[in-house]
Amino acid sequence: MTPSSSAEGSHPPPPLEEGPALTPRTGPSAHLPVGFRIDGWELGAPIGSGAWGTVHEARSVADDTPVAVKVLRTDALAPGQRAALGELVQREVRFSREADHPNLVRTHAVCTVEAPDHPDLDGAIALVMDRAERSLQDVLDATEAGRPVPDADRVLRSVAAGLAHMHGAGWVHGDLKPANILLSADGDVWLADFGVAAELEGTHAHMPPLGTLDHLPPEWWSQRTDSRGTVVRTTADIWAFGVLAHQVLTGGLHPFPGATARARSLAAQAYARGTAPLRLDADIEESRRRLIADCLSPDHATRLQYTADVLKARVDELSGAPRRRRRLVPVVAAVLAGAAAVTGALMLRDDGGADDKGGPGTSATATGSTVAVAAGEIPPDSDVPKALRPVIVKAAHRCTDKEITPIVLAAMLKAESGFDAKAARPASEEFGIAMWTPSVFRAWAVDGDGDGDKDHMSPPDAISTMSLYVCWLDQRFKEAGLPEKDLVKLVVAGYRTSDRTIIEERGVPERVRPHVDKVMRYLADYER
Ligand SMILES: Nc1ncnc2c1ncn2[C@@H]1O[C@H](COP(=O)(O)OP(=O)(O)OP(=O)(O)O)[C@@H](O)[C@H]1O
Repeated sequence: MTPSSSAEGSHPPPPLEEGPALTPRTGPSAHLPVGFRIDGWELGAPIGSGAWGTVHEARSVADDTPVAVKVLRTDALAPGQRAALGELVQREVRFSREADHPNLVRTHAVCTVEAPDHPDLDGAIALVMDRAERSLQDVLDATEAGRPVPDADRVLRSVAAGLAHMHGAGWVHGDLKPANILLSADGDVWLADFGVAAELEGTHAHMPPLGTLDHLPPEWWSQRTDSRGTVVRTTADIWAFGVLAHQVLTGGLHPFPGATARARSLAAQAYARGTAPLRLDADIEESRRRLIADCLSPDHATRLQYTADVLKARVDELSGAPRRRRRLVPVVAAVLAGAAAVTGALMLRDDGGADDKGGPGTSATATGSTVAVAAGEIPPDSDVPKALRPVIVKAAHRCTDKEITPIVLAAMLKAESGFDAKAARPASEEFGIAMWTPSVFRAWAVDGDGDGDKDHMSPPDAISTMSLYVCWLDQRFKEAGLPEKDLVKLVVAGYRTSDRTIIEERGVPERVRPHVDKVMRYLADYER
C-alpha cells in the first residue's frame, strides 16, 4: 500500500517536573494564627499546604458556617510568578461564579489578607471555600492497594457529573487528580482546584503548562505551547478520569507501570505510540475496565466520543441500573452434538452494556452445544491461519474504534496477500503479509513481536502497524464527517490509496472498488 500521510509539526511544551512545573519559590510555609480574622471569617487550624499556600479550617463570624480558607502567599514570588498566581486566582474566581453544581466546590469569597504583624503573609490572597473533610487522595492513602475505595462507583459518578457540568459550561479542569477531589462530612464529592481550569474557545482552551505528570494525556507532549499557554481539550480531563477511575477501583494503583511519575508518563506515551499494550489491573471487573480503557484511548480524537456525560451514564448503569443484555452473533459449531437444533439461535452475554468490541479473552464463549463468538471476533472455523489469530486479535484490540475488528483486519490481510508472509509485488513496491511499502511502513512502524526491530516482513510487526494505520484512517474519516455506515469500506479503500484521496472523493474511488468489494465479501464470510 502506498498511502501519503500528513504529519503536523508541533513544538513540545517544556518538560514538567514530577509535581507542578510552575512552582513558586516560597520558603517554609508560614501560618496565620488560630483566631486570625480575614473579613468575616475566623481561621482555625491549618489543614494542609500545597505548592501555592496553606489551607485553614475557618468559620463565618456571622453564622458559624464552616468553611476552608486557602491563603496564597505572594511575598516570595518572582514578578512573573506573581502574575501567574494572579491569573490562577482570577480563573478560579471566574469559574466559581459561572459554574454552580453540587459536585463542584464553591468559592464564597476572595479576600486580601491584611497582616502587618506577619510580613510574610501581608497582602496574601485568601479564597474562602466550602469545607471538605478530606481529599480522595487521603482516602486512597488509607485504602489497601488492590481494593476499591468505599463507595467507589458513587465517587466516580460524582466526579463524572462535576466534569460533565464543567465541560457543558465551556470549561476544562486541566488538573483532575485524587488530591483535587474533595469529600465533605456529609458524603458530598466535589471537584476542586480550578486554578488551572480554562475556558474553551471552540474545541480547546489554553492553560498554563501546569498539571501533574501522572494524569496528563500522552498528546500533551506534542501540543504547541505559545504565549497563551498549552492547548488542552476536554479529552485531557477524560484521560485523567481514566487514570483516576483506575486508582479509585484499585486503592490507588496507576494504570501504567513505573516507580516514578516520569516513568509512568513514559509508559503511557509508549502505549499511545502503539509500542506497549494497555494492561489494566486484572481484578477490575470487565465493564469497568472497558470504561477505563475508553478513557485511556491513545489519542484525543478517539477519546472525543467518550464525553463526561457518556461516562456518567455508563457509571450510573454499572452501579445502579439493571444490567442490559446484549446480543452476540452466533457461530454454531458443526462438530458439536445437536448443532442443527440450535442453528440460528442467538447467544446472550451479559456485559453490562459496554460497547460491542470484546476485550482480549472475551472473544468466544462456549456453553452447551453452541459456540458464540462476539461480533467482530474471528470464528473458530474460519480460514484465518491459527498462528496468526492471536496476532490479529491483539492488533485489532489496540484500536478502540469499533469499526476496526479482528475480522476486518483478517479480511484485509486475506485480500492483500492471502495471509502469505512472503508475498511481494515488486513493481508497486509492496511486500509482506500486509503489503506494506517499506517507506510508508517506516512512518508508522510498530514492533508487534517486541523483538526490538520493526520489520515489514514480520507478520506481527506488519499487522500491528496495519491496525494502527487503519485506526488512524478511521478517526480521520470520522473527523471529516464521512458516513458512519461506510467507514469500514472507506478504511479498506484508504489503505490502498491515502486518507487525502478518500476525504477528497468522499467515497470509495472507482479504481479500488474491486479490491474493496473483495474485502467486504471476505468480511461477510467471517460474519456469517
Ligand atoms: N475546601 C477544602 N476543604 C478542606 N480541605 C481542603 C480544601 N481545599 C484543599 N484542602 C486540603 O488542603 C491541603 C492543601 O490543598 P492545596 O489545594 O493547597 O494543595 P494540593 O492540592 O495538596 O496541592 P497543589 O494545589 O499544590 O497541587 C490538601 O490536603 C487539601 O486536601
